[in-house]
Amino acid sequence: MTIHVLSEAAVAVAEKIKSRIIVFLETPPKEVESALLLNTKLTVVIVGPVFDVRNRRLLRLSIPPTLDRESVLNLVSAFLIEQGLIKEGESFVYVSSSELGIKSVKKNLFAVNGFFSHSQSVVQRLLEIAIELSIEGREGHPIGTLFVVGDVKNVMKHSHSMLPNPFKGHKINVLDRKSKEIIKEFAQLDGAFIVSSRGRILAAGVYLEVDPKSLNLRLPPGLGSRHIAAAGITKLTKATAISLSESGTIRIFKNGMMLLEYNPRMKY
Ligand SMILES: Nc1ncnc2c1ncn2[C@@H]1O[C@H](COP(=O)(O)OP(=O)(O)OP(=O)(O)O)[C@@H](O)[C@H]1O
Repeated sequence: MTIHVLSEAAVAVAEKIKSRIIVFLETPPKEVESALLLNTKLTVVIVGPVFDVRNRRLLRLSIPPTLDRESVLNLVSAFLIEQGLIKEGESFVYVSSSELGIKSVKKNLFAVNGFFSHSQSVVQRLLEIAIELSIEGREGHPIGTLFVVGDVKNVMKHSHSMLPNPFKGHKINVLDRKSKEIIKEFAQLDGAFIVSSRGRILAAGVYLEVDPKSLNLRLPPGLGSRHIAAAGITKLTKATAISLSESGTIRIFKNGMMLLEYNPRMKY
């Protein structure tokens, strides 16, 4: 029942702050959705398991559900900017079953056009783990790591193991919530995780053989060898790479380009 009351209040708040956008942080009951859509001035965004932006008045966005509230709202902001629904400095109203709030949009993370529609569940899951690792670190220390997802055969051709593979013979999948602690533990190793497109971790402690000179990568200045390897492997293969820098910044690369840059440790 609360969500009914809160969504009615959300309309009043949206009018007051001259916003057209109401974001549900969880899927509302159908009747709440329909009632809001009767108001033709509003655009409704639902954060849930599905991605669908064909209906421009009711957009569905899938982002990792267990992220902290700040990160969810930052990713929603990036999505609204990417969709051309909101500009920096404007605000939207958000509702969950227990709260109602206003988020003013700052350009606090970088996402290229199409990022949200293309990031499938394995990449999303690793983004979620990277965000947790960025915020929590490991045993009190910040850590960096690198995940390479998909096109495993080709990725292997451009890499070698730096240590005996701890995942050999184990069926550990990143989509399985129980795997998170294991991933976090092995994230402390040097090198990259190799993950299949279905989410199975095939190896950790892998060195990527990438020669940046021959690849003509266009990257922001100042990135070190982990990030050059991440971008480079995605240019050499069809893989996606998710890097976490010791500074806490998460980056996602595909086709040698950076698709997303976000530091959940920074308060904007
Ligand atoms: N080619 C590579 N393949 C796999 N892992 C790599 C590669 N190059 C670097 N790394 C990993 O990245 C770690 C950090 O390296 P470096 O400091 O040069 O990178 P960086 O991009 O500046 O990362 P950070 O921002 O976290 O410092 C290394 O200790 C190693 O574990």
